[in-house]
Amino acid sequence: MENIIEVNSLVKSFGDKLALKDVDFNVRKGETIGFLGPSGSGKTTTIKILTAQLAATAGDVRVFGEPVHLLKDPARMKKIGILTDNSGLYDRLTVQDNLALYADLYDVGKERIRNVLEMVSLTDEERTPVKKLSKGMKQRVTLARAILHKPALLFLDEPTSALDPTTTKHIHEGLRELNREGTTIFLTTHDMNEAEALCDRVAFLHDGEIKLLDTPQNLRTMSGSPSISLLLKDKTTVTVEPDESGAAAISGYMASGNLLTIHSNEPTLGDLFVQLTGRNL
Ligand SMILES: Nc1ncnc2c1ncn2[C@@H]1O[C@H](COP(=O)(O)OP(=O)(O)OP(=O)(O)O)[C@@H](O)[C@H]1O
Repeated sequence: MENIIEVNSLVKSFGDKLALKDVDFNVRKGETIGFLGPSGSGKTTTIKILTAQLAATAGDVRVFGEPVHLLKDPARMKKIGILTDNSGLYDRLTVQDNLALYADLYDVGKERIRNVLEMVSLTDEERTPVKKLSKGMKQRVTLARAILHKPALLFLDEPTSALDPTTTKHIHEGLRELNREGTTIFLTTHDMNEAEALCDRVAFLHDGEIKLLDTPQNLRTMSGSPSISLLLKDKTTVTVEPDESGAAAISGYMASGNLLTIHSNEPTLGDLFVQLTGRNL
């Protein structure tokens, strides 16, 4: 399958600080890939290099099959969308006018503005100046701007970090839809639930290195079989292993009418991250 992003032996240093150490990965067309890592692991640095906002210290980075620095060309820039913290919104203009400017720039019909505002749940704020919006609302305007032109490739740096769970869920649905329509998505997050909800593959980034890169399902099974918790009628909890001894215990509690609930303790991506790196997300 065609690779949209190809990264080989990528190194980035800031003075004597090594932010990325020999990073390799590819992103296939149509994929949603997530970089999951704690603060300082190198997520933003990766996105900035992939979008030609920062130059690599060493290594080969290709986007759409071409060296990444060519993305500075406006015609190529139109194929990508970027959400990072440096929003570049016009504070005194309304939400609608901010997006109208970009619609002109990208040759997009104004009717699309309504669609993206619905996706980010901001239709009520259409006529509000950006300076009157909360941090989370501004983040959503920036997201709306990034997807206005249905880019072939979308970069999202912590897209829902300032948002409440309901808005986050709604935005996740919108991003999945955009992906179904053909947009390849590269996102960073420190939220394992977000990585699971959106990503076909997830990279664990720690101290500037990719520790693992696989599907969320494969990653979860790497941390071993889930144990099983039984809640008994006397409100005590018993944990058993998913093997013959566990089956015998469960059957015993059931036969005696003592069992209230059975709960499988699936390992989370966060558990595996801690196992691998000794650090919480
Ligand atoms: N302009 C810079 N100058 C010096 N060091 C930098 C610069 N930008 C990033 N770093 C360092 O590089 C490392 C990776 O930073 P980066 O911002 O990529 O991490 P991150 O995973 O995005 O963190 P966060 O989740 O807090 O945004 C950190 O140690 C950071 O201090």
